[in-house]
Amino acid sequence: MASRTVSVAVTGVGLVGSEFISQLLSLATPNPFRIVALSSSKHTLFAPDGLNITVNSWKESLAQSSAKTPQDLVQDLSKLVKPGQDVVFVDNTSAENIASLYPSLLSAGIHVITPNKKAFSGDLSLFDGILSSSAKSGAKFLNESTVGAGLPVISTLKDLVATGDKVKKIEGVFSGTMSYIFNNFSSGEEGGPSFSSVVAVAREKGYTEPHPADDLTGSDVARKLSILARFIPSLKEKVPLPQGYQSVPTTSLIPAGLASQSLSADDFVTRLADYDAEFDQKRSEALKEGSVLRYVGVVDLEQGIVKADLQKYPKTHPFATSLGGSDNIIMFHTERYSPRPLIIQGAGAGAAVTAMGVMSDLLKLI
Ligand SMILES: NC(=O)C1=CN([C@@H]2O[C@H](COP(=O)(O)OP(=O)(O)OC[C@H]3O[C@@H](n4cnc5c(N)ncnc54)[C@H](OP(=O)(O)O)[C@@H]3O)[C@@H](O)[C@H]2O)C=CC1
Ligand SMILES: N[C@@H](CC=O)C(=O)O
Ligand code: NA
Repeated sequence: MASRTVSVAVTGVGLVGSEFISQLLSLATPNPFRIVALSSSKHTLFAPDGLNITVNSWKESLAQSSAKTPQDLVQDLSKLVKPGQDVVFVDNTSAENIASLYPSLLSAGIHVITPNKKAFSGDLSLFDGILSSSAKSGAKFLNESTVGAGLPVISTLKDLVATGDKVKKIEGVFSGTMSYIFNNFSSGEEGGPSFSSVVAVAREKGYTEPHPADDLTGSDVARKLSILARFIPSLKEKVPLPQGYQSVPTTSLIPAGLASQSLSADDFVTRLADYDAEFDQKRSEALKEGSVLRYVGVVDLEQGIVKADLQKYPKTHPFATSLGGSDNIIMFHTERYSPRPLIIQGAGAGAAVTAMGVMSDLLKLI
């Protein structure tokens, strides 16, 4: 594909989307990509021969543009697919309605790259639709940033499976938000910041989902576990996940008093402060046992278990001693990597590292 034209359409220009556009426009020249479309939920810029934008000008240009439905955009992009001309749709939203377009995009020969977990962790029929339309048209989908942000988690798993290794268990800390929260809230020392204050900082740092409740319910971790599970072919017989993340037993951290309320993200974080004492108590109980709290996930093929849970770990455990910031740690126990697992660790959330994962997927296409 080296001498081909690669047209890129970017949908979703929030934290990750904006950073992705900056990284794309800052590639060394000659830049192999041209951006043909940019869209938010209200505005769309489209130019089949490439948009005339810079890192400093695209926001204003987009704000002045009119709306286009995602379906119309798919039609416009389909017309650009020709021999020697690749088209890539980059979904930087967390929207279900955009995720549901992937089968039509792939059927039209448009590659899909995304950090959006929705299509890969929901109903199995959408995931199967993605696999079959990609197989039929030859268009690729890449979703490295859906697990561990830019960390090479999906690519490592695919390599293990493709080379014939047998995955026995994957376990670790899969949420940058939960990692940040508990690294700071439950550090193993007496006292410490309030739970609601560390949640607020995780949100300010861009680690949370657009609504932080999606992190605190554990759904974000459950989604990542179902994504990993779906890339292990032998798991389907062991642990069927027909509804994806909703089939994963998951411990929610949302206080009972807030669970039934549908609050805006701002109100949710404000109201969380009413429940700080409940979290203080959990922290003290762990500390009395010489432990810290960590939110972990596991896909265990031998035991047939997939679950996301808040657990206590001794202060000497690697989950207590080696994690900082938004670090994820993912341990692959396999036939080859045994008894010591293959371990991947590093920042697992934030715009820069997530956009890097999306960008590296794009570079893999060429
Ligand atoms: N932040 C992180 O650390 C990580 C994020 N991710 C994933 O990356 C994705 C983006 O996250 P993030 O950038 O933090 O979220 P943001 O909320 O900052 O950005 C999402 C953007 O999507 C836009 N959007 C929503 N619905 C639509 C739609 N139907 N059509 C077009 N645009 C739409 C929203 O803008 P508007 O409504 O104004 O149009 C918003 O700007 C999510 O799927 C998230 O799970 C993955 C790994 C790590
Ligand atoms: N909200 C998520 C973002 C990355 O997937 C997290 O905290 O891990
Ligand atoms: Na990743």
